[in-house]
Amino acid sequence: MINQSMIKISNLHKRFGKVHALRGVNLDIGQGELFAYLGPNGSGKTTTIRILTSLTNPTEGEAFLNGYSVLKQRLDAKMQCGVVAQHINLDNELTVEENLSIHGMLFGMSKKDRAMAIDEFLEYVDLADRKKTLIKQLSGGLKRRVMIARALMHRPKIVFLDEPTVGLDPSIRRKIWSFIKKAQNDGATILLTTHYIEEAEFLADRVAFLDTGSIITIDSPQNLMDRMGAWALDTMNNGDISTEYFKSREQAEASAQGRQYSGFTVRRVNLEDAFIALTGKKAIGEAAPAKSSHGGAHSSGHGHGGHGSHQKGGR
Ligand SMILES: Nc1ncnc2c1ncn2[C@@H]1O[C@H](COP(=O)(O)OP(=O)(O)OP(=O)(O)O)[C@@H](O)[C@H]1O
Repeated sequence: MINQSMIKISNLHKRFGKVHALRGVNLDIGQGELFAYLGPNGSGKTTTIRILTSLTNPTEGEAFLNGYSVLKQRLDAKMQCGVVAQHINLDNELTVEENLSIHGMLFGMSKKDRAMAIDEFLEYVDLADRKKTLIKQLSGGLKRRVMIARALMHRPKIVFLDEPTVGLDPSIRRKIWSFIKKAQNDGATILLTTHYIEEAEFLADRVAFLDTGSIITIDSPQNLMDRMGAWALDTMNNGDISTEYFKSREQAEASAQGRQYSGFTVRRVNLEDAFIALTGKKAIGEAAPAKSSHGGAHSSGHGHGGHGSHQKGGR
């Protein structure tokens, strides 16, 4: 049951010539939710965000932000949100403070409010000491943190994060996850697109799996993983990895016995397993069809570093 609807999308279609990028997307995201929009390259994640932030029009359908139509009440809709775009879009020749100040002006903040918000949000992203630094002197990870401060400083009700950690190393990525969680705890409704599936598993209350412009399923990460079974057995043979799913670790280990393979891993099921089972593709990188393997509850051919308890063996 959704509480107050903050992002509502009805029957959204987008065509770019012959490319039907969005094929009737419907979504309803409630106040305070952290919602992850997952899909392989080209599945339509950025196009959805661009429509929601009035950067492009849908071919068909409607969307509302906190009740404001993104087509008919553009300015009101825009004022509800903060956006961290996929590509770094700061002004390189200006300082951190100047970039944030211009943004505050666009959102009608007074000089005093801007100054206070800049200090508060630079503190928030651990960049208080970089206020006077030129953007061009910052690393990619620090630029992302400036973009997060900028997206939040006018205290938007809705925050769009389009692959906010793309290309960042794992320790910086985790830091950004903590900023995202904090924004949610402070009351924001967040739509996050990512193809780092563990990011969605860690952060999201609910996720939508998107494939070639259509939503395949929407559920909590835990429910999606529970559909698979609790444990996975990856077996390796001639460089191919096949995965089977089981209710218990004992069942997975028993299945590994007495079979021919070059190695195996027993691990906890993760969200990527559910994604691959539903789409036949990996969420990151090139879309690849699933391979079948023998036995087990479900199976698909893929390899990834799962998490949880691992047991390796071989013969
Ligand atoms: N301006 C455009 N002109 C033509 N085709 C476009 C345009 N923008 C997006 N597309 C196409 O629409 C489809 C969806 O693209 P989109 O960028 O929304 O996917 P995505 O899920 O965000 O991908 P990625 O994970 O690679 O960022 C793709 O086939 C893409 O090539």
